[in-house]
Amino acid sequence: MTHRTRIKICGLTRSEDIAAVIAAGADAIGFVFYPKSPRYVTPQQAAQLTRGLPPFISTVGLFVNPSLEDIRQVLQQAPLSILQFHGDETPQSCADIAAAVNRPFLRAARIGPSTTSADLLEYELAYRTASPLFAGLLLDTLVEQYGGSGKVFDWSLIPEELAPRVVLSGGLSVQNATDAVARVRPYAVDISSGVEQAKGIKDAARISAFVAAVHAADASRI
Ligand SMILES: O=C(O)c1ccccc1NCC(=O)[C@H](O)[C@H](O)COP(=O)(O)O
Repeated sequence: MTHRTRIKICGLTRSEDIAAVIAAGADAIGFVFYPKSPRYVTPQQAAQLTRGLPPFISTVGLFVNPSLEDIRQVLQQAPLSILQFHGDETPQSCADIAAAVNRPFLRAARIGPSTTSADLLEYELAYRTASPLFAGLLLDTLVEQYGGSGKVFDWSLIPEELAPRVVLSGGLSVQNATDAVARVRPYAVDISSGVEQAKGIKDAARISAFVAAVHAADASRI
């Protein structure tokens, strides 16, 4: 049986884009709760955007160094299924927040020029050990400012044993999706700027082409 690579589209701000994500057959939608981001949505907007979602679509809330109170405020209004920590959160702070709100969490590992494969294994172990709610690493490219950067990192750094449980992100696009899935074989992929017309404004045709490219890579996998 072939593996079905799960697909998350991040940085959604408009209901028509969410409709396009669902129509294309992606699995998860991401909301950015980082006020400095051009893709920021308020808890009220997220509540509106998640109303009437079909079952089995995961809703991921992306945070950068949040307090527990920040997360509680969002969860009071928007039904997030998973948290994504994208800042400098320690294993203990992720574990404490996730336990307090009883949600699984993804931890972004931001990969820069000096990151090694051993660093990634160590990083994953630290978060996995800290919490039973740790759901996996989301591998992203380190850039100076936080944000969907559209930049790719060196995929050969991903340890083989980690690949089947990571979410691969950072500079994915319609053009490189098939190659990324074929080479890395991740659990899931995550994209933001590669399916955008402008920051926070998605493009339905690119979303659909990206999902098709990932599914095509799955179908040709032996
Ligand atoms: O999207 C943002 O504005 C953002 C702000 C703060 C931290 C992270 C942010 N985005 C991360 C993502 O959207 C994705 O998880 C990932 O980096 C993919 O981005 P891209 O390279 O644009 O596909």
